[in-house]
Amino acid sequence: MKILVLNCGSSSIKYKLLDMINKEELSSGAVEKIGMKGSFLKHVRRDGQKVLLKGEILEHRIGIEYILGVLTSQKHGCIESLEEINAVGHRVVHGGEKFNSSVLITEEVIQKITECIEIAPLHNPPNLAGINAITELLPTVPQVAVFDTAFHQTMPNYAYMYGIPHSLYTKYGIRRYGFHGTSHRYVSRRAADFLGLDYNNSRIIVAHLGNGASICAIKNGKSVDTSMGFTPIEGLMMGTRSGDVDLGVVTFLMEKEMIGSASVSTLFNKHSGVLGVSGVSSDMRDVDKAKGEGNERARLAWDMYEYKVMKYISGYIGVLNGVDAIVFTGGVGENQTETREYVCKQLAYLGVKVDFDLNKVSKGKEILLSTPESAVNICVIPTDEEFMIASDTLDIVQQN
Ligand SMILES: Nc1ncnc2c1ncn2[C@@H]1O[C@H](COP(=O)(O)OP(=O)(O)O)[C@@H](O)[C@H]1O
Ligand SMILES: CC(=O)OP(=O)(O)O
Ligand SMILES: [Mg+2]
Repeated sequence: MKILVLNCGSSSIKYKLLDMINKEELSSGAVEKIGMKGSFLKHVRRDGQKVLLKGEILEHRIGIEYILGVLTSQKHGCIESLEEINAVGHRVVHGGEKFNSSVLITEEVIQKITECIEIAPLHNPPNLAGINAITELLPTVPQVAVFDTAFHQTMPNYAYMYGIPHSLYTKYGIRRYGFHGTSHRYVSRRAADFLGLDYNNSRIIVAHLGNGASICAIKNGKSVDTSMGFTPIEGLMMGTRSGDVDLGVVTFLMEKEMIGSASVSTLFNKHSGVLGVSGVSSDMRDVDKAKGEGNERARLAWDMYEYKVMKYISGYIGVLNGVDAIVFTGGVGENQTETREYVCKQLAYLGVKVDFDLNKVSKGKEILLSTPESAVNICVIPTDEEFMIASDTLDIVQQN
């Protein structure tokens, strides 16, 4: 059973082809700069060799044609024909209140995802473009949608509602939805297995710290709160997103700078966060280097970043009435050892005890960092959203 996983963003398509019988990744890659100058496909072959193919990739359908082409190419491919692809799983960012689990894609599902465009204008259109392209190019292959929001549909209303007139919820669906659900679900379940906890009777906090970042409180296997909200801007400070900001700042800026909603959205989504504060980069590795060279704004961005992570984790310990495990994941969570050290030191009052020497050398792999005396398990579980999407796709295709 070979499953192609697609994650279509506004100007990129990430893909992975997985053999779900042998649980093997056959190849992966990404099309980048779709519709821009200098678009290309970066492909990782089954033998690990990387290939770069330049081309004029004007839209998602052409990007997907490139992907299907390279997967079946004699030189770089890993399958002989497209008939070997048994199903396609798509990451769909926003399912609103319409979806609380992954689903087989039908006309009705496409219609509902289309209706969610109103609340996710940046994310759902490229996701739909991917679905439509596969419908055209592989018309007989079943497709499954896996939503970022679905896992968080178990949040109680007092956690997901905003303190604004209730009519705005009924009229427009304005509420907190949360994102990265596929990652939070995968990582929390994996952590429970890894630590020998009963998932259905556990309190787990997952810190998904990547380019986008969010924290999730999971009680008995269900998300009860998460830091992202109506859109993926709320919560932590991220690579280029601001995270929580006083709304007064937005209205002040709109007046002072005479800017409209599109500019505000770009400002807070693309020019803020670690990039905006440091003026160096959105990538923590660059910020780390600049901080080491004495760059004060890089230092500030770093301090703000980890302070906010600690604040959310601390809040969620209250939400869960205690915590059995705190799990770090995502590019930063898996590799940035200083942030983990800072958070754990701040939580020492709870009885958190960590092997800091082990923490310093642990990067990108599953590991228990807390010592046996620790009151809370602290661990790193690398996320694998693509595997989770493929696994849901397999389950759903086998049921139908
Ligand atoms: N060795 C490292 N040390 C610190 N940060 C790292 C390291 N490796 C990756 N990162 C951070 O991880 C971020 C990307 O995380 P990732 O989870 O891959 O992002 P995405 O949300 O795009 O999937 C980078 O921007 C970088 O800041
Ligand atoms: C929804 C979201 O924030 O996704 P990403 O982390 O991929 O930007
Ligand atoms: Mg990632």
